[in-house]
Amino acid sequence: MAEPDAAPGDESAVISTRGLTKRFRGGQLAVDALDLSVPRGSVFGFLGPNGSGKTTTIRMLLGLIEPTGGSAHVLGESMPGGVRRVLPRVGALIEGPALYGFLSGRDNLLRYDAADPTADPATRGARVERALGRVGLSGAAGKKARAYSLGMKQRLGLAAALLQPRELLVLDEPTNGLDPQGMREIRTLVRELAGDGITVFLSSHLLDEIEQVCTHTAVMNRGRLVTQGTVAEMSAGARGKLAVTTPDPAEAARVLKERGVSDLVTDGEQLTGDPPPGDLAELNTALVTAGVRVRSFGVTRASLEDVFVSLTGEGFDVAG
Ligand SMILES: Nc1ncnc2c1ncn2[C@@H]1O[C@H](COP(=O)(O)OP(=O)(O)OP(=O)(O)O)[C@@H](O)[C@H]1O
Repeated sequence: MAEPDAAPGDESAVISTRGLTKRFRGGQLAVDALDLSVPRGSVFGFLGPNGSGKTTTIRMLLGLIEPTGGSAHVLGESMPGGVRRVLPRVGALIEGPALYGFLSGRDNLLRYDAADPTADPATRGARVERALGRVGLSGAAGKKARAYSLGMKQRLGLAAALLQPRELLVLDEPTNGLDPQGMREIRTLVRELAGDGITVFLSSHLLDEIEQVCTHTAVMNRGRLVTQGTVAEMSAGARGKLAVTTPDPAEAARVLKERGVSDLVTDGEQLTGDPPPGDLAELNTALVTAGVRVRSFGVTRASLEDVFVSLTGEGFDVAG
């Protein structure tokens, strides 16, 4: 298999956690015994509805808050103990970049670079130009940051995270608040960075985002891990929706219900539902035998949403 893979505890894991837990003062259990394994070279989508514990996990991984239980390793170092050694190897973008609006994009990066005691001032200009080029902002580098679109601001934040060579990028909801064009730009950039060999760990509450850019995913719900693995395996493991097109939808619905198709929805000539276990050819035969004229009959590929719903019995409520 060409996809990178790592079992829990595997040394090829860039991030690995065991029983990682955070209970906030006041009793809120935000992250509950999380076992996570992020393979080197993956684009790892940390997926979950709002409030499911993603940001809290990321803050623990970066050593910003202490876990109340379990352990976390990032790039082979225990966190938060190894934070000083780990953070220089990690680029992070959490809750939008802190930018000076009155400075140009370039000057913002020069400031970031100057704040890094390990950055050689003699090569600062070259580093900043390279980072601007990497995120496609060379042309707009002289504009004041306050004139940037949200997508450009996010790209500038990424450029700041990429001033130094990084092994791991941690992005918390990198497309939050962006318009579709801005989202596309960030997704393309993430793919390019992964193509350069950087492991990318990104959180999102958007199922289709994970499906579009990630090789691997872990799905969270109410602080707990629901499932993790490659996106391809996960979609293959769940059964998709049955979709039938017919000019006889009422009769078709009756037959399909009788044969165990659940959650049936009729929309004009299109019926969709959850197929029962067993051979779908039998269903098709039953329709035809009942005189239903079938224009198309098939099973759509399962989405991560189907996986989530089948594992939790809950809808994927993005409003949380
Ligand atoms: N400092 C805190 N004190 C108490 N509870 C908190 C704190 N931070 C987060 N929580 C709670 O922990 C739970 C998980 O929050 P978290 O921000 O990690 O979720 P999330 O998946 O990142 O969601 P979102 O996408 O909305 O940020 C939520 O119920 C939240 O209210």
